[in-house]
Amino acid sequence: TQSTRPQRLLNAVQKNATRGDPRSVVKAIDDFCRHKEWAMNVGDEKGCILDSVVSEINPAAVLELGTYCGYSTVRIARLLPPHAKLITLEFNPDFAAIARQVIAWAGLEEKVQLVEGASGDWIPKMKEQFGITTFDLVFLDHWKDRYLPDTKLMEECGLLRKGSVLLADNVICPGTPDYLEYIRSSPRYESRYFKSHLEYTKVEDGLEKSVFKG
Ligand SMILES: Nc1ncnc2c1ncn2[C@@H]1O[C@H](/C=C/CNC(=O)c2cc([N+](=O)[O-])cc(O)c2O)[C@@H](O)[C@H]1O
Ligand SMILES: [Mg+2]
Repeated sequence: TQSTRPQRLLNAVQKNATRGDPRSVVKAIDDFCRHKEWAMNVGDEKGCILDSVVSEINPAAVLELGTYCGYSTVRIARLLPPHAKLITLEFNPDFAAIARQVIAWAGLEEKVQLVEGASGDWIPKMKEQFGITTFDLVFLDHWKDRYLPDTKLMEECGLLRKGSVLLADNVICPGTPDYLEYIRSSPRYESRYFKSHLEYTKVEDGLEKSVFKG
């Protein structure tokens, strides 16, 4: 049977990365996507901005919306302090299966909880199911028209505290206009745009970092 791109990405990880070495997993995926097949990972350039935000916050509880193949899951989890938890939501079972293997190859299963399901269904259940009070960091990288509704849902469910950080990928390309308009005009957020490029290309894109003010 014909393989899928996520399967070929996983094969590249298993062939070129060292088990238990997250940095080599990240590099293997970037090399594959830059030289073999483009894929919608946050990538190395925006990934460095992601790394700096994670390191600055040193979060104990992280939520990622949209796991895909687990590239940013590994990027984030490799930087987390001991006992910190990253919950990542992915509703496509095929992508979830690939991501689990990528996360395992990096040796980060202990820090990551991959939940198969839709953000709209699972955000309201975070407290009761995972004992989460609030998230220190949320990385938004799922369908672009879900950024705004899910942000409002997180506010309503009390999952954000004063100082919680939302970091959103693709605010320029493919773009998240309604989310940007909301977050930049809301008095409850302090926002900043980090200009960069769409993964593995010269097209402009960037990350929007927004601090919730409570
Ligand atoms: N509500 C939900 N709950 C759980 N999982 C969900 C979800 N909505 C989508 N997902 C999952 O999140 C990923 C979608 C990413 C969309 N990114 C993109 O469409 C994207 C596109 C480009 N691009 O076209 O250049 C570049 C990028 O960096 C991108 O992130 C997929 O794995 C999908 O299954
Ligand atoms: Mg993205």
